[in-house]
Amino acid sequence: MSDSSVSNPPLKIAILGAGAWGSALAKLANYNGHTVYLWSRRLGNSLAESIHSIDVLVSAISMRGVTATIDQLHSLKLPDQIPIVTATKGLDPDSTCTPSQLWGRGFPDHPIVVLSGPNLSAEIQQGLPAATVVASEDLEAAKIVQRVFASNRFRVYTSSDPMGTELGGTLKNVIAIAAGVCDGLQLGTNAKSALLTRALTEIIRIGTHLGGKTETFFGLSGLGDMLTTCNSALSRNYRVGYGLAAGKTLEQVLTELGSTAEGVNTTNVLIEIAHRERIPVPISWQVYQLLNHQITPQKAVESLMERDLKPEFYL
Ligand SMILES: NC(=O)C1=CN([C@@H]2O[C@H](COP(=O)(O)OP(=O)(O)OC[C@H]3O[C@@H](n4cnc5c(N)ncnc54)[C@H](O)[C@@H]3O)[C@@H](O)[C@H]2O)C=CC1
Ligand SMILES: O=C(CO)COP(=O)(O)O
Repeated sequence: MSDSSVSNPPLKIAILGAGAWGSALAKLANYNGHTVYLWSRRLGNSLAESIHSIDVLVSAISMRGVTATIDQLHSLKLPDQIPIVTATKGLDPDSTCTPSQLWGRGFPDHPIVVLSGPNLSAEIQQGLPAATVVASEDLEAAKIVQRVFASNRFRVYTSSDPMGTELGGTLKNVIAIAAGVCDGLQLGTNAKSALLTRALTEIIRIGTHLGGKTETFFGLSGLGDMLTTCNSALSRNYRVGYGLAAGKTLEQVLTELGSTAEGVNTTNVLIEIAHRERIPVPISWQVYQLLNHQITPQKAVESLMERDLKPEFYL
């Protein structure tokens, strides 16, 4: 049996961002026999050369670098109509847009594909089995990206709901911080299940308001990614919450982490959106206050437990 279970003509893929996720995605594409050009500011290689005559562009840049990278690409010649894949899980603080919205505005003639799922990069680097979702309004583009990454170690599903797929992966980072607090305070399994179940309701409330489909949030990129990120010490966002519960300051935790924890910025942008759109997000609100030094972890738990009583579901 060949290394890869999927045989496809080799393509030229540029992956922007050589951090934890970009490097893992490069390994998956290499495994399938594609030629990968990994570009990063830190590597100092040429962006123009990296995108020359490529078939697919993948962005695995952290949120704070997305706009600058789009601007930089504008001055270069991207091959016509190739799919642009965004794997970033964040929200832009200036516009409150998702990365796929920024890429769509920047490159309106290219199909935009969101790649998101329960994908801790350290496990993928080890070759452990995992699954993900590639979502686009352009199904043919999603299928091209599916074939780029799918193998006997990485199962890739297509979806026609890019917004729901992207928001599931983005909003669960806020909840992963809360989950880290829950475990750090040793609140028990009942509390953790209650937190994650109510958090899913919260994600669906805001996610559907912003255009995602309800069923997507029950899938791999929603519930699936929430379960992974909220239950693993490999998750940087989980570790932020865990560190705060141990009495560390946010600054201390982020310094120790030395890597991207998108949930911190996402919480601030999410609360801005929730206030603007008048959408209740009680768990994310406690995370916001905690990150902004307005509340202790213990007080955040008390506030959630003492909220007004209500039915679980509104019919
Ligand atoms: N690590 C993981 O397990 C996964 C990460 N992600 C998402 O992928 C994105 C990247 O995460 P990681 O690779 O883990 O982070 P990382 O911190 O390891 O790497 C970040 C990358 O972004 C680049 N970057 C940062 N600012 C930039 C700027 N101003 N201009 C150009 N490039 C810039 C860095 O050079 C680096 O290549 C995040 O949005 C994260 O949520 C998604 C799935 C899994
Ligand atoms: O998105 C991820 C797993 O799917 C990675 O989570 P962290 O960014 O919290 O490490």
